[in-house]
Amino acid sequence: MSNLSQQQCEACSWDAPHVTEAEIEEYKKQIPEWQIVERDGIMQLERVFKFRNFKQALAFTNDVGDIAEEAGHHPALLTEWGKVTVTWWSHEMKGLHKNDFILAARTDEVAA
Ligand SMILES: C[C@H](O)[C@H](O)[C@H]1CNC2=NC(N)=NC(=O)C2=N1
Repeated sequence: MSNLSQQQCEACSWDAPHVTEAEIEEYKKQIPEWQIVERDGIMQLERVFKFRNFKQALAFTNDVGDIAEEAGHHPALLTEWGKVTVTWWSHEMKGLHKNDFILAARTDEVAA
């Protein structure tokens, strides 16, 4: 499969297809550091990124904000001293869409 981060996000509405178990297994190979979590019945992708201080954590937060704005698809971001928790899911469809895996892969590139 081609590199997730290079793929185009699709417009995802409330009735867009959720990723299947097989797709999750395939996509997860490219973003192994991310965890699948379920909150209030909603599947989400989450990873904690560590930094030396708050300033670096905040800079990373803004970089992730930039890729979100570019894609029109946005994460939850918890910015703390030395770490940022990034959580991706598709709000309108209340679950995981391929877009969330694409943006998780792009998030890893921003952190690199
Ligand atoms: C109107 C606006 O484009 C929509 O609310 C977008 C914004 N960003 C979004 N981000 C995410 N993760 N899920 C959405 O459903 C979503 N919808």
